[in-house]
Amino acid sequence: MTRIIDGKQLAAQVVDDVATEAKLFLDKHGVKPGLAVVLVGEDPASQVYVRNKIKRAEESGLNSIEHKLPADIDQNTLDQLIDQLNQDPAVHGILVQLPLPDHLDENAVINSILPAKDVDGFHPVNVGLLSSGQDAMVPCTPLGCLIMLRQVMDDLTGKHAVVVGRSNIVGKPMAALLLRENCTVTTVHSRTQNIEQICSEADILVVAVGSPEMVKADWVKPGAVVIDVGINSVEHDGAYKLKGDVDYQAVAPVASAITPVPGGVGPMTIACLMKNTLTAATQQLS
Ligand SMILES: Nc1nc(=O)c2c([nH]1)NC[C@@H]1CN(c3ccc(C(=O)N[C@@H](CCC(=O)O)C(=O)O)cc3)C=[N+]21
Repeated sequence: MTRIIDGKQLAAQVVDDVATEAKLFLDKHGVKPGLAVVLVGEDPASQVYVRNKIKRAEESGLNSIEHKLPADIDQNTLDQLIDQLNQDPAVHGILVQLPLPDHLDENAVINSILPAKDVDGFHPVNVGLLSSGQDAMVPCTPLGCLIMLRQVMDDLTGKHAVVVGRSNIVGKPMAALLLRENCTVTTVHSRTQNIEQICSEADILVVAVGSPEMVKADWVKPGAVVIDVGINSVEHDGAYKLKGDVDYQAVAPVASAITPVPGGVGPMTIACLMKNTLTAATQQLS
């Protein structure tokens, strides 16, 4: 029987654990771990995500501080806000919701966040620490994927992990994290030749490309563990449904374990943001 890895339930457990720790943190330091969420513009999807993050932060016993900025804000003003958050002792984690409007320099913003407060794990210092196998702030989505893998696998050592996608926010850090777990890691992407064949050799298949139902049953080795990072809104008969990057119906019977969409990686991403904020706060006050 295929195991369905329930991201919603697992995320609730992570949030619960964070809440317990956050309570201890509050007793010890007299402040809650603080998360600043910066949202530029009014993209409806981003607004939904940010609302969910704020809600989850409250459940986690964190203090969340939302900063909503108009879409036409200039780089200087945004830089000044980041500076102010960097210096604010009540703020332990800073998340700038991406993507930013085109006129803003995303890399400049990421680079200006103090690495210690970079709960997304996107700052080059954290990227470098993770790549060199050191303690780092690990990006929320890959961290969530790893926790899900650990639910169904005792030891990842020596497993062949294939990561589909090479984005800076998922594919690359996922590969670095799996390498740190002693997997044999292959990254494939849109220019890869024989992508299906390489995927079909994976013990662990992590897919993060943003292409609805791209991975079919014959891409998957029987018994593989499949983690679907894709969240694609697809229209069907006038209604929108969320679809992953994996053809779930076809692939699930082949896999030994699989994550659903929705209710898989998404909720874990948010839960890991809470976990990273607690970690950041603990490291800053010890
Ligand atoms: N700096 C930054 N960090 C991020 O982590 C970040 C970001 N920017 N920009 C946008 C993406 C997207 N993202 C999601 C998180 C959770 C769900 C999630 O929980 N989805 C639900 C479904 C929600 C629905 O119904 O739409 C699920 O998969 O079950 C989705 C998407 C984080 N992102």
